[in-house]
Amino acid sequence: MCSREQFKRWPQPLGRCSKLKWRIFPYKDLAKVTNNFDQSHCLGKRGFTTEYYGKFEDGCEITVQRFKEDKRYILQQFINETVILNYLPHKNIVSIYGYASHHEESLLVHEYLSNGNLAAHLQSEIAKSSKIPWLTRLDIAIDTANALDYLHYHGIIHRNVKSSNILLDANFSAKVANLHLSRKLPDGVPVHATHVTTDIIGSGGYVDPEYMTKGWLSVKNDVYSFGVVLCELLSSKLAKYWVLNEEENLATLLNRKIENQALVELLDPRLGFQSNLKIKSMMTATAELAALCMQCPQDLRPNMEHVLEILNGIKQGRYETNSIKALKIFHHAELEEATNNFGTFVGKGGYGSVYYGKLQDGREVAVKRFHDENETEKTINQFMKETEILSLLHHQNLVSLYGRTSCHCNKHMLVYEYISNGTLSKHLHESSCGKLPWQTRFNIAIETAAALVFLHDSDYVTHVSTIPVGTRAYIDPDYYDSGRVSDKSDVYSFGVVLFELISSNPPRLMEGTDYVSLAQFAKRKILNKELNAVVDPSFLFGSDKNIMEMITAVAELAFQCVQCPKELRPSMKQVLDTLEGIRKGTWGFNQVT
Ligand SMILES: Nc1ncnc2c1ncn2[C@@H]1O[C@H](COP(=O)(O)OP(=O)(O)OP(=O)(O)O)[C@@H](O)[C@H]1O
Repeated sequence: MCSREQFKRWPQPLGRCSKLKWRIFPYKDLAKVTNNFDQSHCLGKRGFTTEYYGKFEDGCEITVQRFKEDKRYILQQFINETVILNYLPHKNIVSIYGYASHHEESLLVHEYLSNGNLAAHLQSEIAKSSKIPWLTRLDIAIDTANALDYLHYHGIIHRNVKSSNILLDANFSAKVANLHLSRKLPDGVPVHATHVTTDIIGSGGYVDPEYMTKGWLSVKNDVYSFGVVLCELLSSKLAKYWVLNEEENLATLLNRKIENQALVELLDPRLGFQSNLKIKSMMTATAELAALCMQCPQDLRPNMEHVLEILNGIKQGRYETNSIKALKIFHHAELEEATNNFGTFVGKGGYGSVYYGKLQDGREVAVKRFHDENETEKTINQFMKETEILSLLHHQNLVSLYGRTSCHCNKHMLVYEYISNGTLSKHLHESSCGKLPWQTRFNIAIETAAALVFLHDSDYVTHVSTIPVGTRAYIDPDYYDSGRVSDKSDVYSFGVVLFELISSNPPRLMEGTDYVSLAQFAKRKILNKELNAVVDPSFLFGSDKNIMEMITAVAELAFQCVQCPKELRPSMKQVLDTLEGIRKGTWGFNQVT
């Protein structure tokens, strides 16, 4: 289970009554504030409870839920299992103040929210013309996802997520209500595990088909129901009013509409998507997310932390759910299992250690575990930002990021595609590896340049950094001195790699009794017209004229890449074009610009 430290990450309790602690209320007090549970205080009947409004003399408003006599065991179970929530309040979960017992009757007392429940708003919209605008709906979805993520983190499955259990305060902030049907997973049981149960609870139209038919209880049941709520927010139509033919459910209908490019038929036209492209993109991405949430089998669904991340991305204008969905949030236990308890060490970098692993679906992965000293708030925020960016970037020459661990977990890890042949550095500089032929080296140069051009063309890559990061011998001196990073800093580092490919020397080497950087060494030699001192001797003696011409042209290009000031360097696009030209033989030594 989680530590006290981790709780700090969650929002603090809000609301005027939050000072009230979970307690047993005298029945007579509740009778008094609800005017003896009279009709004028009745908020409504639902399932096996009736709700009443009450107001204490100090102005604190409450809702009292009276349970039918034969259902009081449900409340008792809830109190026993979930009472811990009282000590961990959340701004998007209706606060529970306490309960009362009177003869055979049981009552639950909780926070009152003046704007009622989401279902009532959506339903009344059909009759009236009032509507909740799209952006408010998106915020309601975010608030709800936030609450469910919190519950799941604490091992609690809500089991009855639906729009009538989402309450709205005066500002239309949403709070999840009616947790009395929730189930707390036993301590020590991983939150991502699935259990088989015969105790099926939920509301028609919202229940996960796998829970309903196979009894598979897991946090993914709530994810399914949340997908249904998203459909309701998009369409202003409650689940029970969707017209479905026999073999169809909401998920298949939604997928069919997305595939046939007929999604607009499901969207509420009053939300303004026809005249506002931004709203249309947001609603389309939200519909795609709803479809993801309702996938079967359960494993295919994102977890709530991931859903929340996607929704925040949609709100910020990043609509690419297709690429975001590729990023998975792994549980620590899952990675422990995949890496055989971090048993196969692959290598160590500046930020963490890398371990080999194999996921359940057979994919081989490299799991990078951050060093403890890097686990500061700032690096974690940076980590979150970078994973968001990386998840959007896909290129055949970029190592794919498959996912990361939850940000609630106190060990931060990144899960990458495993590259079986290790690093270029190993092949160039370790004696155990055979010598890489020139043509292979040249192809590696072109593929690396292609990846960098792709990165530099991407809008997601930012150029703000105060502390130079990287390995000293590869770092652009301009960047090192000024702290201002630019595309040209990568061009410099790439130039160093080109010199490594030509010379087989490491980025820092001994010259006499001193260490010098390969870039400085090679630049000096080329200026002195001693190119041969930079080229691997085996290429000098064993290569034909064509290869020597190529190597000479690449050396000239590398020279330009490591020039200072940075304005003298070519862009990565020019570097790639030049390399392509060298490959085709259309670039001679003098033609490199
Ligand atoms: N996706 C991967 N597949 C296979 N091996 C990998 C993978 N990623 C990293 N490694 C191995 O793990 C080592 C450490 O990698 P890591 O990315 O942490 O650091 P680095 O790239 O060496 O340095 P830095 O921290 O400066 O980026 C690498 O040198 C490499 O041998």
